[in-house]
Amino acid sequence: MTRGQRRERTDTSQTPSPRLGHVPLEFTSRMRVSVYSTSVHSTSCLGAYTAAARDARRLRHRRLATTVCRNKREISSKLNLDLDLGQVLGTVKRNEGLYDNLPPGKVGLFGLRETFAYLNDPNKFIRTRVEKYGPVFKTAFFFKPAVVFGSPEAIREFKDFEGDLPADAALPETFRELHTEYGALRMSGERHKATRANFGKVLGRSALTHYTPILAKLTRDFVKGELLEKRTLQPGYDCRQFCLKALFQLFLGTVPPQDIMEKMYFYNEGLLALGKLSPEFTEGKKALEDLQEFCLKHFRTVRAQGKLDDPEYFFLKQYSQATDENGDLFTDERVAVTTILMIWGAFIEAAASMGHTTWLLMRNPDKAKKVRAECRSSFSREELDSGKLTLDDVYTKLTFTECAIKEALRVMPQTAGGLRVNPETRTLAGFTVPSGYVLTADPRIAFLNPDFFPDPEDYRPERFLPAENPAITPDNFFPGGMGQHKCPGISLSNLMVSIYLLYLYSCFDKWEPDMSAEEMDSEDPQYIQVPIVIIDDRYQLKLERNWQYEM
Ligand code: HEM
Repeated sequence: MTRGQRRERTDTSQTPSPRLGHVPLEFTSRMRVSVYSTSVHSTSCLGAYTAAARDARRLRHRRLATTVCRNKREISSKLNLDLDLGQVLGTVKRNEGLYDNLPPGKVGLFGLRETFAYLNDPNKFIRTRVEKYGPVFKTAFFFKPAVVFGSPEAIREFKDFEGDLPADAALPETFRELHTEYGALRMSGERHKATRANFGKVLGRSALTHYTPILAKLTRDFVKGELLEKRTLQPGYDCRQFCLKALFQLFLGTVPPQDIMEKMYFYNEGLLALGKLSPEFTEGKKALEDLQEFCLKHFRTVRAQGKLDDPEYFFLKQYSQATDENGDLFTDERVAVTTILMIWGAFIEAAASMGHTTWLLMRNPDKAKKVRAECRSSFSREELDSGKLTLDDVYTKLTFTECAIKEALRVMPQTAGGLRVNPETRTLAGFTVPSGYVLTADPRIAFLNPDFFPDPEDYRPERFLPAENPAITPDNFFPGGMGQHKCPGISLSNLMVSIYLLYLYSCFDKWEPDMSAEEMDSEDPQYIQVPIVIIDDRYQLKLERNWQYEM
């Protein structure tokens, strides 16, 4: 899976999104029809190869004919020649002449061009290819040939055999090493099953019931303390820092010193470093060792002091009793690493979701009005001040708010789907998928299907009210992936965002881009794109306090 978040990147770019508030509409109705009504492009393999060779010949002629011309257009046709040659050579190298009916799209020779285009702007990458090739296409993810899909037919078929597919080999090398042998994303079979059984104890309903008042107090202090004082919010930076602290508190029972917390950013950066020789990878590895040392020492101290039954150590208590596939207790080292992996898995995802929902509500004032009204009518001032909220109350009272969060996850997808390796040549949605290809059910494709999400580019939380759209199912709305490695933490993330909105609306009426801030040069945010789409740190909102509604 492509997860984590770089600490800082200067090459942020505008995410060309579907219509989000006033951002221009990019999906046309033509595309909606063509993309989802035809799933099989029946080009035979030989035909595909011949067509590629013909294209190359045609381009070579064009190149010869234009050697005297020096304008931009001709230079770009030369670049196209290289691109198509790469595709032809790649087809030969991978022996794809043997296969019939490969999905449309390009892999190239080593997958460089596709990989870098993806890293530059994943959501745009997916949208443009869906528009061009349909909801099943081939490309390269992290230099590996991949088939990416999101049509209902492909999803249905994929679910039948996904359980047998290995995930480990599909992950980038740096990720595999830093995710460690204890990382669930690398596991399969019995070992993975045992690991997931433990997730249920720390991310299931009874765990969320336990976490709710803790989260409420942490969020109250963040909003009523920090945000109320400065009256501004950097949805990227502030939410990320808050989530990091909150998740350390929730899972480790303490917030480490700032320099240890910061290691999480280095670790994160190392996971998706471009190679093991890169400085990011070395730093990431060192950061993991430091984090591990801190968590291990803390866990052993809490246990030695007999405090594991204290409420703040709920997570550690569960893991102190966790067993592996052989029934053996987790080692202390594994408990420490698991804690780090869980905090890492959660904090940027939850922060991205907070930021996107905050921004989308600002851009859609009619939806914001409904969320605000719901938040303000659901809990008394005493309940908010004391932080004594219950999970049941949050679930039953903040239903529209939850829809607003889910719709933000759909309109502004923050992650790709999980990556699996296809071990044998097979057919998927009528296409041939050669062995060795990465297979990925991509939520971003399914989220754009107008059969399930009419006017998919619109931010419309109502569509998640069950009575409004019974057609939404886990087969078309799967922000946390699907199958064996499906995210076990989406409910925790949604809970964190609900509580955050509850407190935000209890203090503030609305917000707007803070154009007085030094680094703001546009009313719209830029985004860090990979591996999780999140609003860039520099973007800042001015919060407008509501004086009538005193919390
Ligand atoms: C909106 C927020 C989140 C999104 C969009 C998200 C997305 C994902 C995705 C796409 C996967 C990979 C699924 C696959 O390989 O098929 C995943 C796995 C995972 N996520 Fe999340 N996630 C979110 C929040 C969280 C939170 C809060 C946690 C809490 C600890 C968490 C923990 C995990 C874990 C442990 C896995 C690995 C599961 C396995 O390998 O069996 N995630 N997530």
